[in-house]
Amino acid sequence: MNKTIKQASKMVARPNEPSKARSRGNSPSRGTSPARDNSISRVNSFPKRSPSLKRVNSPAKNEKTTSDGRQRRESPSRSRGSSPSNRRSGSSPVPSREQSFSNGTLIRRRRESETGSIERLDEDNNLRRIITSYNQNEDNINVVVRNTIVYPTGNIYMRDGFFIFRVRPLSKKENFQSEVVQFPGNGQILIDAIPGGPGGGQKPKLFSYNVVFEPAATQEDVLQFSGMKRLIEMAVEGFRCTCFCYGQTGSGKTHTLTGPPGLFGVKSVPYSDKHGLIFRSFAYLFEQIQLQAGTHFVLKASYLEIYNEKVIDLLNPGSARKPLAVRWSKKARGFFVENLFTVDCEELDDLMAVLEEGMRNRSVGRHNMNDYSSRSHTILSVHITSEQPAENGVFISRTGKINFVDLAGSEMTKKTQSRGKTLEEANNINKSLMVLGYCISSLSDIKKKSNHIPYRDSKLTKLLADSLAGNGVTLMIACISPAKSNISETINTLRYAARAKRIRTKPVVLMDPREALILSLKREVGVLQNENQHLRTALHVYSSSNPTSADKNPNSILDRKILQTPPSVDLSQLSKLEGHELVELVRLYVQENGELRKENIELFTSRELLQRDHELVCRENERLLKKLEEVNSSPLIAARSAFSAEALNMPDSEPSDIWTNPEKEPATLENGNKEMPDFLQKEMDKRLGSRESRGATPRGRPRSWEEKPTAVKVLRIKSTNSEESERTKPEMA
Ligand SMILES: Nc1ncnc2c1ncn2[C@@H]1O[C@H](COP(=O)(O)OP(=O)(O)OP(=O)(O)O)[C@@H](O)[C@H]1O
Repeated sequence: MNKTIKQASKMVARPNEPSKARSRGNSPSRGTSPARDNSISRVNSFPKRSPSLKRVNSPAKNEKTTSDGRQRRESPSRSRGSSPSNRRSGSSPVPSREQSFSNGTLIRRRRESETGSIERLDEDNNLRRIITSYNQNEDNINVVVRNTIVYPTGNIYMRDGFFIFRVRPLSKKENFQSEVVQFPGNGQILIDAIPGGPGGGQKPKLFSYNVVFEPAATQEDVLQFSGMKRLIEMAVEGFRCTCFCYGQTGSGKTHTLTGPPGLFGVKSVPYSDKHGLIFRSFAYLFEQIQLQAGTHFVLKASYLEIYNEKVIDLLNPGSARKPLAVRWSKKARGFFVENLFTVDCEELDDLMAVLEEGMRNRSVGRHNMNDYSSRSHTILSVHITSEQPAENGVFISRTGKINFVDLAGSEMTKKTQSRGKTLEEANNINKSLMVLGYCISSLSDIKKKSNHIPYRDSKLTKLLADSLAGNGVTLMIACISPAKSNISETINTLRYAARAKRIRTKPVVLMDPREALILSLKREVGVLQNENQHLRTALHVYSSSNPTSADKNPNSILDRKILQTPPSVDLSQLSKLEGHELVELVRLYVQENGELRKENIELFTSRELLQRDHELVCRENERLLKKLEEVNSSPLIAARSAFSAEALNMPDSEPSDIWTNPEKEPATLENGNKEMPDFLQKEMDKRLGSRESRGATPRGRPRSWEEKPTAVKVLRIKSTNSEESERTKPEMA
């Protein structure tokens, strides 16, 4: 074992202790019916988050963390070994533009093809390439990050799919055979030409994928560079994620997901560097959860197998292994397994216990190609519910999910030499894989996509429907054998994956519709409360400037407002209210808000009209004062001469400044002045009267606060003085 691997194993070393989950009688619980096994109690409450997680991955000595936080292993030496495997991998120090292969095929290579590859020294100190990725110019090869586009709406669309290949080493049985799989680099796999045969043999075939794990890749490499870590992060964020392994029997699916046989036997191995992706993902999941200190998480896990088209609960199979029904949920718009146990997992060990329990109970058989062949498809699901505090004491709750699907391998029964029970199992496995193939090819064909997708034809496709084409994110790991004897199955797997690559999904974060509604209503209540508060303040400011008017008028706006105010509710208590109570509260606030707005508009209009009115009155006053001045001064003096003999048609009389009356001498007043003649007095009275009626009315201005707008006042002005109203007309318009 090389240095890096030893260090990696230390990184996540697990103390040799019995599983806490089982020793504490941890809680498998039934989804919809009472538990079958009475010895296992159900826990439905939200448990506290695990206070500590001891096993945290840290970079090993010869790992370097890149600027974006991801790790890349660096080989201690850049010198290349000369082992046959190295030559086969085509990892020459200076990448050539063209490369020649054993069969003479020339493959064009990009200049940057080596940038996405990772190499490491093997046990014999030879540098071996372990991973290549498609057209990667960066140091890391985390495909998920590269291949997803995040839109502002929060939806994530997969651009190129998310597919990786893992090629296992030749097994002991295959050691005598030659390898037919080559790695030109740049995320490519080349299948050698096979001469002979009736059709002229097999031509070389080149396939291109996101990431190719070569035989020297370790279990930890698969976690680090497959995009699995990103998938877990997305599950924590609330996406439904699935990782599934596909490939022929014996190609290394179970090895990739859980590890080699014997890890989960009667006596489980506490930690080994052979542990697979699930084990490592669980550790990473808890690491992620621990990073989000403010968020409350609840994890629940279930584990099932589909054996001969029957769904068996691997966490509580019972002695009879009674199958469970798969039903359609109208509410969730998806298939689910009725009465499946879900176990609350407070700690990492609880999740590990679920994995161990399921691995012990699953169906394993022996055939010619694999001594520990999975005879069923298994699905291990972890539901991640999170409650994240948001503003105003509101919580955002999300439910993400991660499925690990270990498909049983396709079998050529001639080669596996299956008989009896194993043959029946093989037929069922092949049948369900065929339906999966139909679904994948229908989904990948854009023209066919609108047509019927045969999900209902097998339990497997029913349960994977959402992962294949729904709102989830899927990582597909296609496992292949490099042996010449498996060439046709290998090509099938590669083609299968090429089809699946064309499927597009539209992942979305899932929120409980009720929660989503409550959250939006809570937000609305908050906004309305703020707005109402603001309006009330505005009204108060306005009304306080006219306290008397508001006091006097029982129907004043202020009074009406107070009568219709909805009950004030503490925002922190909102979460305790029922959905319909919240709806009612929002309705009251909306109603009050509407009224307040209306009243506010009325008040502003009224104020505006009052201001105009006031302006008119001022102008009128000014004008009248001016006129009064005129009347009091010059016009009366001028009138004296006007009332002279000439003016009064008395041609015989001398022009004089003395008041004269042809018939009657004007009476002398007490102060010595002469009395004004009657007709002059009338004229004076007339003029003074019109002045009074125009502006100096003792009635004063009506209070606009108590009255309706100035339209009325304009009319009043018009009716009292038509001459003036003519002048004010344009202003009122
Ligand atoms: N990458 C690998 N490195 C070392 N050994 C491997 C690798 N992949 C698979 N193996 C070994 O090959 C054998 C078959 O692998 P495994 O059981 O995982 O295949 P499978 O695809 O799950 O088969 P089946 O479909 O029959 O269950 C096992 O002994 C396993 O340990």
